[in-house]
Amino acid sequence: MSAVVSETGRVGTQAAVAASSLVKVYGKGDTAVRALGGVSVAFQAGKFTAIMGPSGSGKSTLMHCLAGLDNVDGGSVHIGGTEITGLNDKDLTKLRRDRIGFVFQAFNLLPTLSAEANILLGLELAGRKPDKQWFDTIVDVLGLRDRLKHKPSELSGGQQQRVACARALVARPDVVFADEPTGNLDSRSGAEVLDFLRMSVRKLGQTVIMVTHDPVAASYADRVVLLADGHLAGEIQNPTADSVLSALKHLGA
Ligand SMILES: Nc1ncnc2c1ncn2[C@@H]1O[C@H](COP(=O)(O)OP(=O)(O)OP(=O)(O)O)[C@@H](O)[C@H]1O
Repeated sequence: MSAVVSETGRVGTQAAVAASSLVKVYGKGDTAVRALGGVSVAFQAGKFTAIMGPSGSGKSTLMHCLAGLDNVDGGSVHIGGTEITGLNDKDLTKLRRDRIGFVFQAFNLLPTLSAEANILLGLELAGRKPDKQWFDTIVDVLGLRDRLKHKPSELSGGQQQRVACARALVARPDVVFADEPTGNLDSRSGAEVLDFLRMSVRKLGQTVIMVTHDPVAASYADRVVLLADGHLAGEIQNPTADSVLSALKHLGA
């Protein structure tokens, strides 16, 4: 694999995350649901990819399997060159902590901690020291400098999600998984978060994979991967809200 060097000099193999023939089945016997029916897909380092598809098409399942949050029933997942399928719980927890950032729809911040403590908690639990310059970069880019001492309840939804973005990026993960990151935000706050995710890719060399229902949110990505019925159903490079909408209509979403 050839190396990709970002503007910040971050070097990675081309596929930050790759799934091969991924199968996930929920339940057993007559009630079994084949949520992923053999999905092979690679996510290039230094790119922003959106996963889209009709309700029930397997988006969340794919993200959970890619991030090692759920076991798979067949196939494999590699993150940054490490096969995560087959790792024991301890190694998987460590890999998630060290190499993956998460942004969830519901922010998931600890209410008793300040914004700064929330951002740094993961590193602290891992016994790692923050890189001060990197911390300052993301705090300033996210416009959180004057909010660092505030508790989540003292922040707007958009500010809370920006704290969650900073928390996801502070350890410079191999990949950030964002699950409907704008689902609880008004359109202006959502646009700010999406702008930041895109900027973290373009300027800071990060890799972001986002599940979304929203064609406008998907249009911030470099590429959209489409799922239908647990299978890959196509992809769109340099998507626009219109091209995504028409692809989804084609899939019957
Ligand atoms: N824990 C579970 N137990 C049983 N079936 C499940 C479970 N989680 C998901 N499924 C089923 O697997 C299929 C894929 O679900 P998944 O949540 O991945 O789809 P999705 O594309 O993310 O849907 P949505 O857009 O509605 O969030 C669906 O048929 C769903 O009902």
